[in-house]
Amino acid sequence: MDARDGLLFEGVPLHVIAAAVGTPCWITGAETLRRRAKALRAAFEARNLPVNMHFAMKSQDHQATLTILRQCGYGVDIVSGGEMQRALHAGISPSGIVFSGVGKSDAELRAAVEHDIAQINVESVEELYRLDDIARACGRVARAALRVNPDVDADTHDKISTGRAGDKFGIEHRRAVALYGEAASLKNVRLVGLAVHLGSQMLTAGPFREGYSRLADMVREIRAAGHTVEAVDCGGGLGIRYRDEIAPSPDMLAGVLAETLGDLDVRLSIEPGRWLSAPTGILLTRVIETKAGNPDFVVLDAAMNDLARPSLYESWHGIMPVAPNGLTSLTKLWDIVGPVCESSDIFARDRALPADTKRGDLIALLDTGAYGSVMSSTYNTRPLAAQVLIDNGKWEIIRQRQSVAELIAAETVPEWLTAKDDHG
Ligand SMILES: Cc1ncc(COP(=O)(O)O)c(C=O)c1O
Ligand SMILES: N[C@@H](CCCC[NH3+])C(=O)O
Repeated sequence: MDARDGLLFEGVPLHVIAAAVGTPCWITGAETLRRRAKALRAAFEARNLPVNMHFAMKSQDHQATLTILRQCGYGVDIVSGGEMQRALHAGISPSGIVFSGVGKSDAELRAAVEHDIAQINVESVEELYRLDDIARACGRVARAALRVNPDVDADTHDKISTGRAGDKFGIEHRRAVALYGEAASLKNVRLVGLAVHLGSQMLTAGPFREGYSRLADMVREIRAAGHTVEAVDCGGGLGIRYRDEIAPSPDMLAGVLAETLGDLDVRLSIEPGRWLSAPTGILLTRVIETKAGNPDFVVLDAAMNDLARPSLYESWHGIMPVAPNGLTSLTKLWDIVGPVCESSDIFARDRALPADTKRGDLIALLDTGAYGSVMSSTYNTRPLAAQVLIDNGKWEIIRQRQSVAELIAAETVPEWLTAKDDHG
């Protein structure tokens, strides 16, 4: 890094982007994404374990992101009809789309059936029969998997655990084996296998091993009852290092899959989101004000409406000064907050930044590529921030900052209400 350039991301000085685009803005690094997509695939190839990759696009759903991953040979895991439209628009083949989600509407199921996507992960008995009805009405046979709730604690934040009994996701594992047999009589659903997703930001092998072993036992039981199981979808969940966590490597995941499901002669797939996308992203923001007191505050122009994770899950993100002279030292503890009118609009407490941090300084919030821009809202009439893609030293705006005029234009006031203006 050249000291005069300050903090670089994929070779581009962040202060250049800030000056041209304004802040706050999201920045995605294309090369980081490609590198991670290749590394994840390589971990399975190294074990001779063929695994289909379906990117959990809820973590980062921009058309550019999907285009890059399509070019890397990835399909997607979707959780809504909207995500299906986005994926198809990005040129992802229906044969690379898997549909998860605990509450798919009739219209969403119909669209999935009509597009003949690879697999619909059914999450309840009721949904299985509804899918059969919908597929019959379409004159199709839908390929589906039963998403199992294995009752495994993913050992992660309570709000991002999905595979414990009592979590809303999936079909109770004891019920799922019998249901698989019942489903054989359905004319318009063909069950191809099982699916599971245990939770997100998982950091150890234990819960993966426990969950996948349970699935392997179920595959054996279902086969022993005379049914065919072709595929097992292992979900996502691989965690990353945000702070000082000892993050698992893709090789750990590949090893656990090989050990638990590798000899079952099933088509394996995974649905990674965060591991691929989190480190590809930065939220670039500027200091609006510093406020002396106890504690001392740094007030940024980004807020919880942009990056919701810290206020929702008390999550930790690296926070780096982008000093154009490159000579900064982190010598003072600050509480780093946004301008939104909520006490929970806090990015970090007691975080070290330079003592001379001042209005106008640029700050980067790191590892915000997953569940960052996609979870933004317009709370406090704060329009959605711009997005920038960096690729091999080039950069371009890939989403313009939304305007307040656009927000207002989407709203209408009933005539019977405006009529009251005339009558006092
Ligand atoms: C069904 C399903 N698949 C995949 C994922 C992706 O998870 P992660 O981003 O932790 O890899 C999620 C999110 O937790 C999910 O609900
Ligand atoms: N939104 C969560 C992850 C949810 C995963 C979806 N099931 C996060 O930011 O960590």
